[in-house]
Amino acid sequence: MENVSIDSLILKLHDVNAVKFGEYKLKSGMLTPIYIDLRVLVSYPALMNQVSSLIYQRVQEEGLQFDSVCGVPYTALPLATIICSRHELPMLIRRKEAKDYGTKRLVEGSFQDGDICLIIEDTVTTGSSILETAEVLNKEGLKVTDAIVLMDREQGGVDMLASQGIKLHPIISMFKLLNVLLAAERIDAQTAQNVRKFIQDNNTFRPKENGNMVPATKKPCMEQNIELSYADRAKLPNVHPLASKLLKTMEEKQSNVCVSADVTSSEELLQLADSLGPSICMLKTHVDILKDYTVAFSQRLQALAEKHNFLIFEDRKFADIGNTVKHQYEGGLYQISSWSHIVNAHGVPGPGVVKGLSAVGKPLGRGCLLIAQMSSQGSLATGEYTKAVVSYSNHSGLPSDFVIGFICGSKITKRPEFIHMTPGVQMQAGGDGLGQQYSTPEEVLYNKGSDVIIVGRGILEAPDRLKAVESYRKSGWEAYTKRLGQSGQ
Ligand SMILES: O=c1ccn([C@@H]2O[C@H](COP(=O)(O)O)[C@@H](O)[C@H]2O)c(=O)[nH]1
Repeated sequence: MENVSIDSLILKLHDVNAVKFGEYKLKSGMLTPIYIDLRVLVSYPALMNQVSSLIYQRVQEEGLQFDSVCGVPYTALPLATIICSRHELPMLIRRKEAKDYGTKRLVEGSFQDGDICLIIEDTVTTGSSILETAEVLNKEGLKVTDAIVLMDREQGGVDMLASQGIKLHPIISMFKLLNVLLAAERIDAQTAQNVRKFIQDNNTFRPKENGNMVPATKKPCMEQNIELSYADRAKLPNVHPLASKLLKTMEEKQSNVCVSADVTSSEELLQLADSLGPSICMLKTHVDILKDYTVAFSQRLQALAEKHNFLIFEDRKFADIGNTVKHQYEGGLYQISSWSHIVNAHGVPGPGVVKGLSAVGKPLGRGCLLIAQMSSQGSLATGEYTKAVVSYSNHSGLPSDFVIGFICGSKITKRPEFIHMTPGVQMQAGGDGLGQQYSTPEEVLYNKGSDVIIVGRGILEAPDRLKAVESYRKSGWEAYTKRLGQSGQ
């Protein structure tokens, strides 16, 4: 099987005019500034083979179990055929119309009642074509649990299908495609920005309370979302188990406070963890400012996290190439991956930093927050940079891999599976004279739509730390419930 990189495939797709910029009409009637036309693939056999290889590679990576494969007619049909023929997998063909003679079957091929069928699709916008195919297969007694798509336009298809019990595994996301074309100077920054804005403003899926889907009307992205409670978000099908645990904890403890335990002695940190533990959902460390770190300290901290039900977040801000961050995360003096549930990373090195960390953290069930914005004055993490960092989070197309959310000043993605965490929080807005800028819990959680407030000196420098953490907990919870109330939940 040839080794194909996603970046080179994107450039090849652009070469053969499978990616077009201009004004085009989608199946739904919506006008779009970008059109993905993978029907042309049939004229490029080498490309067909490469796409098929990538799809099969993804099937293997995900360890998908199925009895047969069905390509959504018509563009994905030849792709499914190549994959099934190469790997000797049983294939099914879904007819668009039943014949009016012979067997009149809508699904051709041999199968048993209850067999699992994997769907293959070329491009997804709303997910409706995959759903139609799944419904036909279901009527024939087949089950559909997973679908693989080459190109996800990131307009709600993943969420819509998840709401119907189908996990979609995209290979290329729209934001990834734009980044690659921009980096290769195939498109200019303005075109990329126009398309990003279109995609963000035109999400086609909004979950209803009863789980049915409703088409989203064209509204600014913050307005498009129905606000889900932490508890509801914890139950979403694609949510990372660690994000789910955090959301549940937040709901149970009625706390969206992460205390930033920026102290230099292990004993003081452990004492903080024990006393503030009942009021917080998470405790953030900077392990490298401790003057007396020992393995025993990390074990005692883990025990306190268990006792008081909070997560540990080591604010290490990894920012090197994938191979180096792997070592930094796993080894060295601190062996961070062994005790910290969550770490964070800058996007500066590119998506390799996530890949490197994930190689260590994913098997351990750990999670990562990407630093998309910073609270400090003059931060360069803004605009296009922030968007690029967000796009690293669904590198694999799904939010459930390893990245569980972002360090940011406000809600920067519509996906409710992601957690937005904001540092630079105090009861009074202002600054610290060294560039730190503070916003209030109300501003961050209610106006800016973030999920977790990270509070350091607002608690640590208070005369009574316990009283202070409780007042942050109460005002944070009030701001969150006010936000929920506004959205009609
Ligand atoms: O953008 C960022 C990212 C991280 N931090 C960290 O959060 C705490 C904030 O402490 P305060 O005492 O509440 O200012 C600190 O550990 C920073 O390293 C941040 O402030 N801004």
